[in-house]
Amino acid sequence: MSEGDEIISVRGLNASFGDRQVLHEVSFSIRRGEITLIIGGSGSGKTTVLKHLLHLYEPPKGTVYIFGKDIAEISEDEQTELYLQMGVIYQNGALLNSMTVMENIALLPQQYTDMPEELIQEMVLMKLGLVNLSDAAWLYPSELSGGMLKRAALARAIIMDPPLLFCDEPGSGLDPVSLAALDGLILELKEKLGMTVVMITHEVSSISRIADKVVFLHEGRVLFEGSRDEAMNSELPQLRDYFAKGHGS
Ligand SMILES: Nc1ncnc2c1ncn2[C@@H]1O[C@H](COP(=O)(O)OP(=O)(O)OP(=O)(O)O)[C@@H](O)[C@H]1O
Repeated sequence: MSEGDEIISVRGLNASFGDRQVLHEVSFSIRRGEITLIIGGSGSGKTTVLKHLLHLYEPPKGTVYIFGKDIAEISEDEQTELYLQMGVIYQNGALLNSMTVMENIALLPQQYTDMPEELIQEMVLMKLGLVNLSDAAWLYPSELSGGMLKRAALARAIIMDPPLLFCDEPGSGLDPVSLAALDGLILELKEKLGMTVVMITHEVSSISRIADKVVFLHEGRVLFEGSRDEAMNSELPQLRDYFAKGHGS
């Protein structure tokens, strides 16, 4: 693959909270059309890395390039444009309880576009079809199961057809069957829509199911970056230990 296929590049990223440095010279890259899983034990820095990719933090040192641009250097307009190209599912990214699933998912296009309401509704129904939730459009979040809520959150994240999807532990709290179904949907998004996916996960079972690439963080450092097979066959003691513990699989 050529360098042009690199959609995100993180170079020498440090991060601290107060006196405590939690990321140390983190570097890795994400290629277009691939599913990259960021794995690592609790507190290894996965969510902090994701927040830097979303430019929610300013790095004291290091650079995040997305679509070839340093995200710390882009204008406010470019930033808004970039946000519209990134779908995000947060770990506890629940839907708003006072709104139906349809209303929740319609929020983003209502806020950021001047599309007519009928078109937005059509878009929402299409996305709900994609995540097998067509019948849930007029239900309230409290009427959905855990797996359905995650799929609704996925539909909301992809409503604007973003080329890039970030997911922070989308499978947390799901039973193995619902987790496999969610992984299957994410794989479909890659295969049918060509989406690039960056996912933080604790689920070792997801690695064999969907990962093209794995980035392993340990105590704020990238100890491994490579393909799924390279990860599975790695002799790196910390990675073997991580797999042996089975983290949630
Ligand atoms: N807002 C914050 N203030 C202070 N320390 C923080 C903050 N956010 C994270 N940390 C610390 O930074 C380190 C990395 O946290 P982070 O949440 O990125 O890890 P993680 O790998 O995502 O963990 P988990 O899998 O448990 O979600 C941890 O030691 C955490 O305690």
